[in-house]
Amino acid sequence: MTAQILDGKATAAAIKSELATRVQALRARGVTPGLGTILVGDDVGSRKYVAGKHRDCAEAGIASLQRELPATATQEEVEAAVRELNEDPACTGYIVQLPLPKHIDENRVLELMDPAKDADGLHPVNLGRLVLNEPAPLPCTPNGIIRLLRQHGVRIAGAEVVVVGRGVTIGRSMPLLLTRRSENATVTQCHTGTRDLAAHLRRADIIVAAAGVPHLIKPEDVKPGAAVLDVGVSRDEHGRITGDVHPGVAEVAGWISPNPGGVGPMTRAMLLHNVVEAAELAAR
Ligand SMILES: Nc1nc2c(c(=O)[nH]1)N[C@@H](CN(C=O)c1ccc(C(=O)N[C@@H](CCC(=O)O)C(=O)O)cc1)CN2
Repeated sequence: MTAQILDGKATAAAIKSELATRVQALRARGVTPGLGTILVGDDVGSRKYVAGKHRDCAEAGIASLQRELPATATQEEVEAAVRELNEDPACTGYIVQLPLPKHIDENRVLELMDPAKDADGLHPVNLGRLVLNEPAPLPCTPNGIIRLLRQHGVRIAGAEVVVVGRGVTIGRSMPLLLTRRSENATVTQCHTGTRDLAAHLRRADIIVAAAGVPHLIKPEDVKPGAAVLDVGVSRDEHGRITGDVHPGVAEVAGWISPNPGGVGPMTRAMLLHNVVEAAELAAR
């Protein structure tokens, strides 16, 4: 079997073009959505992702507000940047690029954000709303994964899904989205402390691999025909990406997301989606 490709680039392009039309409508009413980003330090990947987010904004007609701080920035300086974007009316939504340098208390920074401007859906109030099934901006990568699966006709309802990872941007919230009544999946959350990961993987109809461990998901551990989403990003000394999924999995799986070109572009498209929705809500 050679897996069908879950094409994140094409799916994201279609979503972005639809969002650009909604931005035009907002601008015609005198409302310009503006995405703010706070980037602390000089991680090559983070810098690339933030640049990509602003490229998307320019294409869609969304204004950009970029705040950059050095890796040596103090907790107070990062918090001051958050307060500034909370107050700035030109900023309708913003993100703090993660991870932050180790000496910064990430949770304190996220908690300080105005939940109404949280374009990532990572503020505790918005994560709480997700738990309570109330309207909230959804975390971008998990939401992008669901859109990608739907677009390619992968059945989610009734599926056994294994999520590998427990980080704040994906692992924690992915099961919350998948177990909503609208998705109706059954989810097992695994992580680097799981005793027999292979046993869980072999039962899965859908695998979301977000552990950040190169080639963790091996062909022999994947059920034939399963959908496999590779969210892992490990970089070699040339900055090239190695995902969590072994290339041999493509011979066993029914669907596979390329990496790059799969989940990453969907993360960016869902961020724009959150920015546009927040601006539409504020303009009501
Ligand atoms: N505040 C946040 N921080 C982080 C998030 C997030 O959702 N919010 N997720 C990841 C990084 N991320 C978004 O910020 C992200 C990752 C990957 C891509 C992407 O388009 N990747 C390309 C490849 C780019 C490359 O060559 O490096 C692809 O997959 O095709 C966009 C955004 C952690 N931090």
